[in-house]
Amino acid sequence: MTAIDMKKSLFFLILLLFPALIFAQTFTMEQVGKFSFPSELTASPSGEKIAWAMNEQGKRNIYLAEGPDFSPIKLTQFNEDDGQEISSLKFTADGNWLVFVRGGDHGGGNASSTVNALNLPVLPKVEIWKINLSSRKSEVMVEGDDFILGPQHQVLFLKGGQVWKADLMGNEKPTQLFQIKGNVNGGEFSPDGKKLAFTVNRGGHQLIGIFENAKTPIHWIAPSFHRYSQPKWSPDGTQLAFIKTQGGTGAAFPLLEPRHIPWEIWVADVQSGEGKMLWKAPETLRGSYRSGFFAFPSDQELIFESYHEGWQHLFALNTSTQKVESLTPGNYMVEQIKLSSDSKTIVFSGNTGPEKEDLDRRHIGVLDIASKKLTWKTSGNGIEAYPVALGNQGKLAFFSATPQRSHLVAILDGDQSSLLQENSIPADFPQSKLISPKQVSFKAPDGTTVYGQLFEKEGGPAKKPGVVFVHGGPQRQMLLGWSYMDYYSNTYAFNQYLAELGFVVLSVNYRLGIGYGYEFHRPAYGYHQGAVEYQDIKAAGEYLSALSQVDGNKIGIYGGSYGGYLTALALARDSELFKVGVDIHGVHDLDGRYALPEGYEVASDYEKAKKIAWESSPIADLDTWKSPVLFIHSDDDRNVSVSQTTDLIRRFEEKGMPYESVLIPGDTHHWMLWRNMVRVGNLTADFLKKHLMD
Ligand SMILES: CSCC[C@H](NC=O)C(=O)N[C@@H](C)C(=O)O
Repeated sequence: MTAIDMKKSLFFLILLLFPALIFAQTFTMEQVGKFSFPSELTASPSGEKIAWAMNEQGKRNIYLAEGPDFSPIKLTQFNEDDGQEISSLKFTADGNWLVFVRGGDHGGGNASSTVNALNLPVLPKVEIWKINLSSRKSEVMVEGDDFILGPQHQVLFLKGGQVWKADLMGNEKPTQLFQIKGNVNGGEFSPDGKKLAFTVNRGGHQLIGIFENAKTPIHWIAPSFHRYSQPKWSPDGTQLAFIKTQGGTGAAFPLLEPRHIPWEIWVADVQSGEGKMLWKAPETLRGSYRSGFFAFPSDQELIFESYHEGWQHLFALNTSTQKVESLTPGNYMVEQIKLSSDSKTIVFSGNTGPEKEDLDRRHIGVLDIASKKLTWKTSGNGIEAYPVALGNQGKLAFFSATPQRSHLVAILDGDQSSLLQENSIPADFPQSKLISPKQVSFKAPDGTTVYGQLFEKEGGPAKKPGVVFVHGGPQRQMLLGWSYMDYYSNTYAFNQYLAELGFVVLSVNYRLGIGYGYEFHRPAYGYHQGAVEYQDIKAAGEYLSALSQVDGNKIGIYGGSYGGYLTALALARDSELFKVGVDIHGVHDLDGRYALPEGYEVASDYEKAKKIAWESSPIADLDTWKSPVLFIHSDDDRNVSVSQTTDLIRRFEEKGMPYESVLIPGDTHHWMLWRNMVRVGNLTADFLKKHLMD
């Protein structure tokens, strides 16, 4: 027997004697937290260049890649984990500049408010930056956010609800483009660059105005007592299409009865300002308004997104015949929809494909507008998202991930696909040790099928503790691989780490989530109207505890934001099932969801609705909350106020109820510091281990 054979025999003997060694932890939260996260993928109009932002352990930088080889070039030097987000990355029309915003937190309210997660004595700023792609010099242009790029290197940005103009070349100081009453909240230049269509909110109504120059009065488009949004110019610049929704507040209808929210698609003659309705959404719940993709790719046709067929689909609307044609029929949703720079194709991601698991994935689709031909460009066990068309040669760029590898930029040219930045994956990122979560499903008490992803590392003890993970939103879908959202790439890493520690983790895609059709996404009596979705969480706990490989007496639960709300509800209502929990920036008091009615009119079911809102709140069931809990919240949270946890902790203390808590000063809802994300992952895992394993 050779020395090698002896070593192998000894190795296997040790493994036989000590099976725990097979099951031993092989990576840390910090190592799995080193996943890369790309965002803001954009292409130059010619399609020869792409750019994106890459978050590498909190260091967020911009990369450029130029065809035909698309070798990535790092354009910026932001080399600290400093919590400064990069957003709104765009090429100028000539492709010679990149413009972006650095700072703020664009994942929730008050997006343009500076983030000081490092708790510096001087607040960072939210600024608009530019990069000259010839010199590759990047520099601040102006303090601001919400910009649009205009002709002659104009950069328009919003400040205090007014439109300001900066000059990309820096030849002049920023000036206010025009003055107007109300809050301007969006705009789009005409194809010839000579006019700006903008939306201005004036309280109960929102108008569309056209600005031409400092001497010409604003020209209103079909002014009315309604709300106009998403103005889109026809290619020839003679028409303007827009979405029309109700104005004012209307009668005090019953609060607990789901109602259709009407919306219409209009087109107006720019010269006369006269408009006409082209399409009125079906007056069904599915036909209710929700903001979505809207484009005017040719003078005769609009493309819009609607749920009225029961799934988020695309439709074509002929501006002459007013005929509507379904472009993406089938039981799946489309999202991340983008028009190519030549307005000839539309690219998007969708949860469909040849495998049943594709329902919990995303693959890339391309629609040729002229022929209405839909082609699915990707399939398999990966997750592809946020596609952009590269010029008109049929090339695509998109984010690509697998169950093991987090998102990287991919280029698809014909049937040739190539990944960029694979060499950026840190050597100690445990890609080969990550598991592929399995698609599972179970029935809720009302018969609804609920999907989940089961994370389980092979081997180990016959019975393992289980953990239910509850996503936030709630309009989200967790997938069978790394998420295209940074927040859910964080929790995907948490779930991989928990499985590595020996937990069986069930990530539950409860109703109110997307990806499973209208009625699943928009059920009656959700959240403060009765928490109908909670039955899916309890069902998930029961499903997990019944698995043969799980110890049904050792079930924990954790979740963030809306997931924190449902975690708290589970611990308050079902402590005998959920033995421990970690509630990350959750919502606990829904009593304030109904403002006191103004004036005489009160909804007929106002008192009933208020009562249900209270009963749907975790704070209503504190007397049955017996399980240990860890609360985590940062105090610059713009999505869920830290007061939700501050108040709950005070109620715990008033009742003498035990709890553990960690407040993270300065960070936001989205763990802008990488080190805070890793810390929250470790805090969560350690608390669950303490109560379920040790
Ligand atoms: C209705 S409670 C607010 C929950 C929050 N939604 C938006 O900010 C949330 O869940 N945030 C993250 C986690 C998300 O949007 O998924």
